[in-house]
Amino acid sequence: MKHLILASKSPRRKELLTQLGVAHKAVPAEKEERIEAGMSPEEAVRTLAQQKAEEVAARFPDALVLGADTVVAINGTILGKPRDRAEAASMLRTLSGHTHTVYTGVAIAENGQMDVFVSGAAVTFYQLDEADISWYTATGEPDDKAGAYGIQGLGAVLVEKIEGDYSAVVGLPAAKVFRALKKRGYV
Ligand SMILES: Cc1cn([C@H]2C[C@H](O)[C@@H](COP(=O)(O)OP(=O)(O)OP(=O)(O)O)O2)c(=O)[nH]c1=O
Repeated sequence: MKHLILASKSPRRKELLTQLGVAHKAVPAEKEERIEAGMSPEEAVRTLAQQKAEEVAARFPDALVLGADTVVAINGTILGKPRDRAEAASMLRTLSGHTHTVYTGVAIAENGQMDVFVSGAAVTFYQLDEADISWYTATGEPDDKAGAYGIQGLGAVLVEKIEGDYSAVVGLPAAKVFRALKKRGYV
């Protein structure tokens, strides 16, 4: 069987894949991926996941390569990872008291073929005041996360309700990935 490579530097994705009992190696894509203007969030995560898988697959043509990307979407705006804590605070203000959607795209490259799918969830935040926002940004947890929060960490206290695929919010849709890998004989 081919080696499985996770085209990611994300510790969450590695952990989720490890939880599935799937042996793999992580090799992050090196290029800075880009969202083009006018793309829907679903298109954006599909494209970005594909870019990551393609780049790593070019280096390891004999492996099965899995890339993923996560964004938060609210009122037609796509939120990626915050550039700094001020932007993290501004993202949290946008999410406060509202429902947003989190999308994770997954691309699996094998034998020059690409299988791409998207999973997601609707997440409703409690109303946050400035004290909540400065407390949470000061923890540093938002720094490397799309939408400036991590539902699996302290960010859990911001969330009133979630409907959909929880693991897609964390960064890798476990059930869909498991099924895709099972189909290919990896589990
Ligand atoms: C909304 C949300 C995002 N996130 C994370 C998942 C992703 O790691 C990150 C989104 O950034 P991505 O650009 O999808 O991924 P990455 O740069 O961290 O890793 P790589 O490109 O190497 O695979 O936000 C959480 O951990 N919890 C959450 O609740």
